[in-house]
This record gives sequence, structure tokens and C-alpha cells, in this order.
Amino acid sequence: MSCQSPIVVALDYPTMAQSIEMAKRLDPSQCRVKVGKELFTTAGPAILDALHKLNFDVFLDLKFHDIPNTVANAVSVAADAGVWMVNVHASGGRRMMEASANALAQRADNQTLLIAVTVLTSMDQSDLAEIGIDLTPEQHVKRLASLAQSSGMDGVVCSAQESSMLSNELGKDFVLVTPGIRPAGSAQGDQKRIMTPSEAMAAGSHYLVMGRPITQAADPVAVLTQVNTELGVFA
Ligand SMILES: O=C(O)c1cc(=O)[nH]c(=O)n1[C@@H]1O[C@H](COP(=O)(O)O)[C@@H](O)[C@H]1O
Repeated sequence: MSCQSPIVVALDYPTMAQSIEMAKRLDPSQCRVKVGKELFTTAGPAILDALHKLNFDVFLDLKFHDIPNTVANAVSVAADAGVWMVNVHASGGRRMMEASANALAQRADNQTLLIAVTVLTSMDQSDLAEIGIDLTPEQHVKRLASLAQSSGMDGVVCSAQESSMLSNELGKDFVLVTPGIRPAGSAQGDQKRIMTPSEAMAAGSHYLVMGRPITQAADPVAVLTQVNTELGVFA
């Protein structure tokens, strides 16, 4: 499906029925969708088939983090399922990322984007300090994103607050996927490093992951349309 919008709607629901109900209200030319741990744990791979049948590009967000062999095989199975994007944790290290990239490179005509999560958007400097990382989020994101790039990743998940820095450091083709997107006035929830959709695009993000600001809205389609309009997607 060709989708002009950078928005990826996080279908974070406890049942397959709820996620499909939302997906049917959305238009695959206006957004992509993300299947994360909650939905995949309840619905399994059937949810990927169902969303593909509705013509959505699907980001399988299971943030794999394990030994290289295990992660490479999991990424390969995700690609077999036809997902548009899959992710691993950059903190799994170079050998884990390289094994995953090699697994996809060995496939004939691989179409699946392989992305590494840097520092979760729910974390700030004090969270990093508690796990023994005495760097600012920006410094740690830069370190992990450079490692991800040299390990063969197509891009990273980061906060939009780091997009401009990464775009300058790693080039405009390195894909920046940014959650923690909050339109002005919407609830921050558990996110710490946030930005509005327009700010994130201006900073160099390629894709904006949005969950609750859309899925918990009284009129989710209206919010999505408003964001797309603000971004000039249908201008
Ligand atoms: O990999 C992700 O998608 C992700 C990485 C990250 O650092 N932060 C983050 O929020 N996410 C995901 O992005 C979505 C954000 O949802 P909302 O906070 O509801 O907009 C959730 O599904 C998270 O699992």
C-alpha cells in the first residue's frame, strides 16, 4: 500500500477485535499501523495477516533483545510474515544487530526495514543513571545510533528531540522512527522526551508513532486527519 503519511498508529489494544475495529476505521493511504507487545501477545501472527488483508503496512514492534542467533531467526520469521518494519534493541550490541541484518540480507528481494531502538522515549537522564549509564539521553542515543548504523540497521527508534542531531550525524537516509509524539495539549502519559508532529517532521523524523493521542481520542479519525493536514500530507 502506498501511504504518503509519516504517521504510524500504535494499535495498543488487549484484544484482536478492538484492534481490527480501529483498523477498519482507518485508511491505509492515511497511516501505517504498529503491532506491539500487548496486541501480539493476545492475537499472535493472525493479527499480521488480518492487517495485511486490510492493506496496511505493518510495523511489528517486539523490540527483540536476546543472543544473536535467537534475534536473527526471529527477525527472519517476521520478514516471512511480510511486515514492513521490525525492530530490535540496539543495546543488544553489534553482533546481535549484524546477525539480524545478515539474516535479512540473505533473503531474495528483502522488503522489511530493520530498525534499532536506542533510548526509550519514556526514559530521561535519571532513568539512565539508575541503570548505570552516566550520559545524557542525547549522548547515549548518538552512541547507540552510530553503532546501529555501522551494524547494518536501516534506521533507529529515538525521540524526535534527537532527530536533528542524528540527521546531521548519520545522514538523511538513515531512517528515524520517533514515538513520544504529542499534539499540543494532549496528555504526556508515561512519555518523557516528546515533540509535536510538526516539530518532529521539521527536526528530520521520517515516521511518527502515535498511540493514545489517536486511539484514546473521542474521534480518532478526526485527530489523524488533523495531524495529516497540519503536516501537509493532503495539501
Ligand atoms: O518502539 C517503539 O515503537 C517505541 C519505542 C520508544 O522508545 N517509545 C515508545 O513509546 N514506543 C512505542 O510507541 C508507542 C507510543 O504510544 P503512545 O505513547 O500511546 O503514543 C507505544 O506503542 C510504545 O510501545
